[in-house]
Amino acid sequence: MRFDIITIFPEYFTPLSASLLGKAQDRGLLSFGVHDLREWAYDRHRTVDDTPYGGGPGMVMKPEPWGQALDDVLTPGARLVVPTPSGRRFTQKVAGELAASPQLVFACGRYEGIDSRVMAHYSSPSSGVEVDELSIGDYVLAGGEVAVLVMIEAVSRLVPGVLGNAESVSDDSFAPGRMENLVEGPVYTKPPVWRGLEVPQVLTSGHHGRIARWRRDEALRRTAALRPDLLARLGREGLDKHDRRL
Ligand SMILES: COc1cccc(Cn2ccc3ccc(-c4cc(N)[nH]n4)cc32)c1
Repeated sequence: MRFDIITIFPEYFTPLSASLLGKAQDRGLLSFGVHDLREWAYDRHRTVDDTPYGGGPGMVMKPEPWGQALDDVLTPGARLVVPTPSGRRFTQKVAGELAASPQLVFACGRYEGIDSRVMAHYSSPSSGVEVDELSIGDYVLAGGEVAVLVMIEAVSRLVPGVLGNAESVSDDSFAPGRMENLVEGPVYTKPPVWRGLEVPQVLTSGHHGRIARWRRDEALRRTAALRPDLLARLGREGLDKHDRRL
């Protein structure tokens, strides 16, 4: 899977060569291209912003550099992802959708955003590109770079082979299946007693059925306490007879 990022702060993406993303690159599972938008700003000062039509505070990113850059970077069938506070919510489901794309191109805006004609141009059916304006949460960042790092990490781990055998997306919170829409339950490792605190005995019983039941109970309890909105989404059909006893 190919990720291309266009930004005026390419240094934000140095972390992509670290950890699991770096290893996945070495194994040819992922490839990244980080591009400085100013390479496509041809005036002497490499200008990428200007004052907003209609007045108002701040600056808006000019369409010309974006058009030149995206024309060079986008390939047929790519998805253009534009982080914005007002976008569709980025969720695990959306991450799964994006993971199916051969190329994701991320447009990192700054200032008050990118001239809206850029998204309109590439949204037209003749562009051959799908445009997603996405928000990672109801708070306002200073630009798209941090949101892109979040999305790249969430999408990359869904690409087959990126996670080692020791990790699995199937047990994720929000992963499709029985634990979908439940938050993670508690996790434990050695030592068996730490500062007087013991590991729940069921986890060392070797009884896999009881362990699975205990884990679901704990996930349900934590979801009810921390994310009751998710429990409502689960609905009665998502709860079995035992669950309703809780
Ligand atoms: C566009 O409207 C804006 C209004 C006020 C400030 C800004 C700042 N800004 C610029 C580019 C940009 C890209 C993404 C985000 C963003 C995404 C999420 N989830 N929060 N914030 C914020 C961005 C933009």
